Amino acid sequence: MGSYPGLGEVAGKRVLVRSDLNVPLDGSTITDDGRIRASVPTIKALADAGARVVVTAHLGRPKGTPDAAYSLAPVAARLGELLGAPVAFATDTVGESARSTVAGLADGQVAVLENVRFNAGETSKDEAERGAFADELAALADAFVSDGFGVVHRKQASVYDVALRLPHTMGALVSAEIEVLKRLTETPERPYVVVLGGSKVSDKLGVIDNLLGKADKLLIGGGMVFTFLKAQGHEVGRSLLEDDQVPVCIEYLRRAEESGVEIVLPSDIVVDTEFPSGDTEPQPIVVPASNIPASSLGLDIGPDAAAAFAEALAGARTVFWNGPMGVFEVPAFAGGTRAVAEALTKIDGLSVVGGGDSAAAVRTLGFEESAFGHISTGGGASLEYLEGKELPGVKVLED
Ligand SMILES: Nc1ncnc2c1ncn2[C@@H]1O[C@H](COP(=O)(O)OP(=O)(O)O)[C@@H](O)[C@H]1O
Ligand SMILES: O=C(OP(=O)(O)O)[C@H](O)COP(=O)(O)O
Repeated sequence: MGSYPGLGEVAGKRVLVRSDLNVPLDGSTITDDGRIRASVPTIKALADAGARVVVTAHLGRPKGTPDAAYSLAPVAARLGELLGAPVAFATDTVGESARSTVAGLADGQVAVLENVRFNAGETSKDEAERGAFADELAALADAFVSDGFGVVHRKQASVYDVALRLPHTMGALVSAEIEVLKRLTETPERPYVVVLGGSKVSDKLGVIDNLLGKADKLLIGGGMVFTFLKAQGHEVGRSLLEDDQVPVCIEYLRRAEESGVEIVLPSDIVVDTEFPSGDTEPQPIVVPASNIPASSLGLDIGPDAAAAFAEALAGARTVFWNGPMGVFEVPAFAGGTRAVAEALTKIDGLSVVGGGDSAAAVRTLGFEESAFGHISTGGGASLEYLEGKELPGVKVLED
């Protein structure tokens, strides 16, 4: 017999755990298992308490229908290795395989359901469609533990709606993440510098609105850069660009100047004529940010920019960083990300790295996790928390 905080007795009960197992893959090889490792303590605590643990999670952004490239099968296998116990895998999320897999669990055993985003109901904006899918998920369990910090900003069936249908509690990972992020919102020591990059540009541009009132400096790298460069009147070739966000960036630049917040944009960019695919050797060229050739795309901040970012970070007492500075997965475009990571390791104060790829980047580039104050499993979720936004997946647990 055993209990889990917030749920009471769980022995013999089926407990659905929403984890964030969205890890980077190269084919079916997991290139960084940080998010799986971060999910283990909650899953293990439940299994040790005798629960029949049913893990639900997403991988990537499939389009609401099964897609073998986004199968969680390799992730389930890795979870089994980390737990040191077999993990059953259901080849669907709420269908026959899921039902029989869950029915076959003994007390203390763990199953992983196939990618929850193979079901259109998971991410639907239609409450009824999402609710109908959440009903099916909830039918697989007696209780729910929300432990996927990286998705608590998503109002999705397995994050939000399922909590309305089952006795629920917050998992250890979500609690721990919020504890650290609280320190950044309550009394950040100054100077407070935020570094933004990555490729989820439209998701994350909105965060800047709020950060302009909170941070002292904002360093912009990664795919974010090009919408800002365009806002400054520069051409960006074939780089990642959110054309409709250009007016928003113009407004951010104006407000930053008005309020004395420094927005630091890269002065140079590493470009290539093709997005790296593995088929051809990269041909990186450094160009001024104001002179990106029409045929090229920007894939990293340049060496001058990397040095300027490191200088802007020196002396900061609080730093939050989300989003790689470039396509760090390819060594030719990893220089900017490496320079920012290096600068963070020298911070005398609190440094937080947030986001699946950002966390993977610091580890795959060989940095020790202990060199950073905190490595968060959620990028978008951390940013929305820092913005002061209500996180649907947290709010629903409190109501
Ligand atoms: N200039 C760029 N153009 C295209 N993709 C980029 C660029 N810079 C970084 N990226 C990509 O951004 C991805 C990570 O973005 P994102 O998911 O927003 O970060 P996180 O997971 O840390 O929140 C990486 O796969 C990286 O290759
Ligand atoms: O990778 C994630 O977020 P992150 O890139 O903001 O860290 C989470 O797994 C959420 O994925 P989503 O942004 O496709 O909802």
